[in-house]
Amino acid sequence: MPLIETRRLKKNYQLGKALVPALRGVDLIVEEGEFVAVWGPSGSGKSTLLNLIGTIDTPSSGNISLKGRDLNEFDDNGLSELRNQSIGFVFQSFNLVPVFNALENVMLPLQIKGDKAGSAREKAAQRLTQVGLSDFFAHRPDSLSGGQRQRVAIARALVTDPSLVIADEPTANLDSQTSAEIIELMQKLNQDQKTTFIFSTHDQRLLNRVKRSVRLIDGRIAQEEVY
Ligand SMILES: Nc1ncnc2c1ncn2[C@@H]1O[C@H](COP(=O)(O)OP(=O)(O)OP(=O)(O)O)[C@@H](O)[C@H]1O
Repeated sequence: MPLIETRRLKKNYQLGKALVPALRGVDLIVEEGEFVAVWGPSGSGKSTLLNLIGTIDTPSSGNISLKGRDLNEFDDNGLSELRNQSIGFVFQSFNLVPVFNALENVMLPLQIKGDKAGSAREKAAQRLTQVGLSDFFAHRPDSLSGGQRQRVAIARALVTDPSLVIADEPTANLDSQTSAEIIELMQKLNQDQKTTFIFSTHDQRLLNRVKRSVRLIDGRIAQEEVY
């Protein structure tokens, strides 16, 4: 059974009186353990697709299944529970809490889940070490570089052991060398622990680093490459 399957997925946004078709029928299957890049020009629907798969928005029509369960069958509470248990997010603007240090930022999803501070601290420390930040636990985001901030965000996304990590343009605010390092880090984590990653990018140079890329144009899959 695939981890994710979308069928005839459509999303329209209402913009004043106009209806903007952001996704026009996307059929996509992602197996457990895959590392998939979604790429395409600005406005092609990348964020919309990732938001739908991440359950932070709902489709206008069509279906998404996660581990065989149709998301249309969940109510809002069910969706947030599923999201908290199964999905980690990485954003282009890092979205770290500025007054918390790196360790506290990574502990946060565990504490929201109700973990005790000691256990949350231990797991967060392991994750930060895994992303190469063992010397930066006490640093606040404003004293870290962009690449280091994104590493903290990746550690935070992984700390709850999700089945899927969704990263929407994780390298958009990084220089090309740091972008390549962040993609390499995500790939290593994907290989080491089989977490499935889906990330979006408009940077074609990153694509020769990934096994599978899905190209969106005008809300449709235009091309799929598997290397
Ligand atoms: N909340 C919204 N209201 C109205 N239109 C929207 C909304 N969100 C996205 N759109 C439109 O839907 C289309 C797809 O947008 P989306 O953000 O998914 O594309 P994208 O490929 O992620 O673009 P970018 O690379 O610029 O982030 C675009 O035409 C966009 O203007």
